[in-house]
Amino acid sequence: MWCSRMALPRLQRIAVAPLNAAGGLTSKVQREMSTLPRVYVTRQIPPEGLKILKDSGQVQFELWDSDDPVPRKELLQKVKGVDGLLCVLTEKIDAELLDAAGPNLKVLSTMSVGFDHLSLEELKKRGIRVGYTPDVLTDAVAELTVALLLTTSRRLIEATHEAKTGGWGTWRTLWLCGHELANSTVGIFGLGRIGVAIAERLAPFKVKKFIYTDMAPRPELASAINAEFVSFDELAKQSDFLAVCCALTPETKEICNKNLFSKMKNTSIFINTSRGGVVNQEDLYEALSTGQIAGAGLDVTVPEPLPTSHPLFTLKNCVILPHIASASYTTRNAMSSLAANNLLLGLRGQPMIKELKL
Ligand SMILES: O=C(O)C(=O)CO
Repeated sequence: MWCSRMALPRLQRIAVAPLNAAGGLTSKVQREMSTLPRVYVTRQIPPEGLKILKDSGQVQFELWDSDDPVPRKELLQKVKGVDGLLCVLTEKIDAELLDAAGPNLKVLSTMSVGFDHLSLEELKKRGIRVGYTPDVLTDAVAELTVALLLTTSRRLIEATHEAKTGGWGTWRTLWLCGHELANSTVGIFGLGRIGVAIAERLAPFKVKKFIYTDMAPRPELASAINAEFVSFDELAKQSDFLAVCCALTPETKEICNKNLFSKMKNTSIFINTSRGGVVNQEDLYEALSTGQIAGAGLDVTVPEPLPTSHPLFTLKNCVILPHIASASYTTRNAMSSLAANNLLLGLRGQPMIKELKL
């Protein structure tokens, strides 16, 4: 599907049904189909989820058949009168969109674990049920977080650049030295499934101690990785590596700011694979450029994409990825399947596999 970005978006209306002799739908089937719930899918989703929707015979759906987001104006038109909506994290689901959709909309299914793009208050007010896709992406996100942490702490991007561009003169005693995980303290900000999965993967690197902070201690999760609950300040002070794994909420917005960075060691590495909005990027730039902290690895930024002219891109000690933490074929297909199943279950009035409590 390499050409999908080039192709003009096509709208698909898909339903599986018997055909008449002329290859068209029989009028009985047409009548039956027109009574099926109407669903709008805001993006090309990976094939496994699409197949579930097609094979269900339970919905008639239109798809924004593109790898790029549906323009807002188009989206506002397309959602009119739908019963269900399957979206991805680039769609802002707010009062304007819900008003445009109207009272038929009963179920929203987002192909994401994060839900900061959804106005939960507006959804709740309208009695719209919401499905999301936790768990299925935990392994992929944890894996990528470890990769980003090592890439940042061992300066791999700088190193390959030097090797390719003639900077590799000879073996030097302190050239391209970084910081190692062995005997380190790893701090996790926001301990959930992903934080635990990251710690499990880091433990074999001989990490000395795991610490975490959250709204409250989470002993069941923490015991799996032998992590100690500490205050936010202690997390900043003690962590050699600090991984942000919290959701973006009004409480966590820009919580990683100069207050945090100023308490961190100047040998510490900051990693964020949650949401860019939890970081004050000006403060992060300041901390990195003045040597307040040693490095940062970011899979998420504000905005996304981060403009190539952004000052953070000028820093050697900042590694920036284009929001790829869950980007494995297996995981994206699992997210797509879960989102499709959540939608269908919700439309049948049954409990979803993963439903947000509003
Ligand atoms: O599912 C999410 O919330 C993501 O950020 C995708 O990686």
